[in-house]
Amino acid sequence: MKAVIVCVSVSHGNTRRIAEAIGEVLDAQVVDPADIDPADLASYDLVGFGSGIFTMNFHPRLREWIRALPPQDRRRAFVFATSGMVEPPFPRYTRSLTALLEQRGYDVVDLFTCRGFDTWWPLRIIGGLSKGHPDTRDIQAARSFAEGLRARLTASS
Ligand SMILES: Cc1cc2nc3c(=O)[nH]c(=O)nc-3n(C[C@H](O)[C@H](O)[C@H](O)COP(=O)(O)O)c2cc1C
Repeated sequence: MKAVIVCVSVSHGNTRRIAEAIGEVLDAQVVDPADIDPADLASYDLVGFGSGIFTMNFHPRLREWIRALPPQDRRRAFVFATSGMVEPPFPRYTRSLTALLEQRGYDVVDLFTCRGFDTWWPLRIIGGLSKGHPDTRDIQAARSFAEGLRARLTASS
């Protein structure tokens, strides 16, 4: 299974650390959208899309890049994110990215989220939120997520 991970990680590199952990298990390269030709995605069986969460949504650069992707025919994808707070049950920001990917013809097979150190300006006053995240448990959870994903997709292909 050939996989690639597209990741925008601008704040503290939190999401990049998660992407690298998943990438290690899936044997997938982690790339910024600026560093991959969208046409190349057609050569992968699985594509991961992730970023930090900014004002309750994925990074605008990732969303804009996805909006401009060439339409796919049910190419398998997964979504991942880090955020200062645990994702609220409603509205779920992962749902909005999933919907966007589905519009581009992707079949989103799984999601991974965890906390990431957050220094959005009001939180700086108190030293930030979710300090130390992603921590070793988050990294291990990301690895387990990737192992599960790999096992399921290998069994179904
Ligand atoms: C301007 C700004 C807005 C943010 N908005 C949210 C938010 O709405 N919800 C949340 O849980 N975290 C929010 N965060 C925290 C980031 O999602 C968190 O730090 C994330 O791990 C950053 O990922 P990165 O280091 O890969 O860019 C915000 C951070 C910044 C700087």
